[in-house]
This record gives sequence, structure tokens and C-alpha cells, in this order.
Amino acid sequence: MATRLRPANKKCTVIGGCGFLGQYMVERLLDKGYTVNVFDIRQGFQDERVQFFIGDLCSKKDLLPALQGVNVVFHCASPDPFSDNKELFYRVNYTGTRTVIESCKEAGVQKFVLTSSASVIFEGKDIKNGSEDFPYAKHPMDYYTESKILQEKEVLSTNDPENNFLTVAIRPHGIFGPRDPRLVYVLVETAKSGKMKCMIGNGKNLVDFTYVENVVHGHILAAEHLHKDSPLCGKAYHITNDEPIPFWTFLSRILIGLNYEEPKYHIPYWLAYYLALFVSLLVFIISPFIKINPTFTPMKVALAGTYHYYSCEKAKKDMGYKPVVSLDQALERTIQSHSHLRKNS
Ligand SMILES: NC(=O)C1=CN([C@@H]2O[C@H](COP(=O)(O)OP(=O)(O)OC[C@H]3O[C@@H](n4cnc5c(N)ncnc54)[C@H](OP(=O)(O)O)[C@@H]3O)[C@@H](O)[C@H]2O)C=CC1
Ligand SMILES: CC(C)=CCC[C@@H](C)[C@H]1CC[C@H]2C3=C(CC[C@]12C)[C@@]1(C)CCC(=O)C[C@@H]1CC3
Repeated sequence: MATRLRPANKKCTVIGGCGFLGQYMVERLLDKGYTVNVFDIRQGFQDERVQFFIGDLCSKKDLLPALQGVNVVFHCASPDPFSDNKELFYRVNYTGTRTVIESCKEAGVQKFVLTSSASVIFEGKDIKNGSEDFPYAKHPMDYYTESKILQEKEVLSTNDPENNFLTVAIRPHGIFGPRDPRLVYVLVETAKSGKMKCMIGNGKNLVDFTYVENVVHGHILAAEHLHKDSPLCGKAYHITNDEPIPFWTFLSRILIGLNYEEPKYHIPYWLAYYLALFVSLLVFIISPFIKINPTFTPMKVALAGTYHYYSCEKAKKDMGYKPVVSLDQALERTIQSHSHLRKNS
């Protein structure tokens, strides 16, 4: 049997390659002829074409074997954004990412693509067509966002063309698609428990939801356009579906597609927000005695009730980005793939 030759500059490692986004990255990279290593804390799938390295990204000793002979690293590992564990976010997203960068430099990796988040510029106020020039949130709304800001700054500031180490950050927003372990499940659970009756605000607030394959496309384009003289070096790029949609319309389309009722009533944004603040205060007061991770947080209320959509013009201009799957197609595929969650009528 003839073996296909894989050029050395197409050898990459996907850190967090067993996660939702990570596994899609791996599949597309393999399709494109890359040799792929996966580094993750757990092995989430099998594929004989992939070499798996299981370890903690906070450990250089664990990381180094996964980076040998590798040209590009995609770093898309993070703790669950809703874990509310400050220590864990700082250890993995901030100091852990520093360890990843040091290990990459030591192993001679040349390109580093970080999965950041558009939320790094979100602090609960409306963002309409936000560009990459917007400043980082001065008052991030949760520890996850705080750690993603520190992480992105760290990655972009280590861009060092003189020493052949180039970095870029991709900022997606609201990633969704088949195999997503979070969004559709949370939605269906909320609907099942009878709590999906009210919209927060007037239901008109536009947001970005980004189909996972478009996010992957943005990452790979970034890696392929990242070279010494390119404008991408040390920069961040928003990657979205480029089709902002009212938050509650998006959720309703999934709910209706799975035969659940869409929310019909409205509660004022300010009421929901102050209620969530009050809950957070109570949780804080009792935290020395009981640890509770509330589902109703100011961040979630803000995500559901404000405008927050982002311009991806810079990605179009600098790397020729264009979504490969439209929002309609993406919703259809997502609903179809979650048909096991359908409510029997
Ligand atoms: N989902 C979204 O809507 C958005 C996500 N992002 C970013 O995209 C990236 C990918 O997100 P997503 O695919 O949804 O997340 P997932 O939780 O599905 O994937 C992350 C992966 O990283 C692994 N991981 C966590 N900690 C470590 C560690 N210390 N060492 C090695 N591996 C670790 C996780 O393992 P385990 O599951 O066991 O913890 C998991 O396999 C993240 O950086 C996230 O911040 C940005 C914007 C929006
Ligand atoms: C009201 C209700 C039950 C909504 C369910 C959907 C939510 C679970 C998602 C809607 C917007 C999503 C989102 C994220 C996680 C899942 C949602 C809250 C992130 C916080 C994930 C990590 C990021 O970097 C930013 C994302 C913003 C949007």
C-alpha cells in the first residue's frame, strides 16, 4: 500500500483535541492532510490516524512529548466556562497557557493559534458589530472571562517573529453544532423543567452564534496565513457566522425544532439582572459554609438580554475568512443531530 507523504510543516498538535471544538478541529485537519497529535486531559474518542497524549497542560513534562517535530499548535482547552472555579481558571487558562507557550518554544514549534473568546470585550453592556479595536473588558463579569483576557494577552504578547515564534488568537462566540455537550442540552433541560416560559428583555437583542465548522475554518485559515510578515502576527480575530440573530429567536428555533414550546412572556432585563445579582450576593455570603454554583448569574442574564454581536471584517480582509455553513443550514444540522432529545407530541 502506498503511504501518503505528509510534509513536516503540516504536523500539528491540538490541545483540548477531545473537547467539542477540538474534535472538529482534528477531523478537519486530518481531511486537509495534516498529521495530528491530540493533547487532552482525557481521551474522548478513538482514531487510529491520531496520536493521543493524555496529560495536564499545566505540566511541561506532560506536554513536551506531544510537541516534538510539530509546526503548529492549536490551543483550545479550557475548563467548563460555568464551573465558577477561580483557582482552576487561573491555573489552566492563565498559568497553564504560559507553560504551554514555554513548552512550545522549547520544542521548536513555530506557530501558535489560541482559541480565545469574543467575550473578552464583553462586560454586560450592548456591543453592536464590535471590532477587535474595542478594549478588553475592564470589569469582566466572571472568572472565566477574566482568565480568558489574561490568556489572550499572554499569547499575543509572546509573538516573536525574530525567534520564529508566531502567535494569533481566534475569538469565536456561542459555538454550537452536532455533538455540542452544552447548549442544546441546557436548553432542553430548562424547557423540560418548565422554566423556559420567559424571555429576558424584549426578545430583540441580536447576538452571534457560530457554527462549529466555521470556527474550525477560521482557526485553520489563521494558521495558514500566519507567517513572519503577515498582519496576523500577535493579533486577535473575531470569527462568527456573520449573521447576528435575536438571542431568543435562535433558542426558539431549536426548541420548536425539537417540539418544545418557545418562551412567550417577557421579564424586564433590569429585573432579571438585579435578581441574579441578589442571588450572587446570597451565594457569596453563605460560601464559607455551603458551596453553590448558581444557574442564574448576572453573566448569563447579560448574555441572554443584551446585544452582543461582533464584526469579522478583519478576518475577511486578512485571511479571506467567509463562513462555510450558513446559520439556517447550521440550525438544521444541529436540530437533526439532537433528534434523540425531541419531545414526543
Ligand atoms: N463553547 C463556546 O461557546 C465557546 C468556547 N470558547 C473557547 O473554545 C475552546 C473550546 O471550547 P469547547 O470545545 O466548547 O470546550 P470543551 O470543554 O468541550 O473542550 C475543552 C477540552 O479541554 C480539556 N481540558 C480542560 N482542562 C485541561 C487541562 N488542564 N489539560 C488538558 N486538557 C484540558 C477538556 O477536558 P474536560 O472536558 O475533561 O475538562 C476538554 O476536553 C475553549 O478555549 C473555550 O474557552 C470560546 C468562545 C465560545
Ligand atoms: C436561557 C437558556 C437556558 C439558554 C441556554 C443557552 C446557553 C447555554 C448558551 C447561550 C449563549 C452561550 C454562550 C456560552 C455558553 C453557552 C451559552 C450561555 C459561552 C459563555 C461559552 C464560553 C464563551 O467563551 C462565551 C460564550 C458566550 C455564549
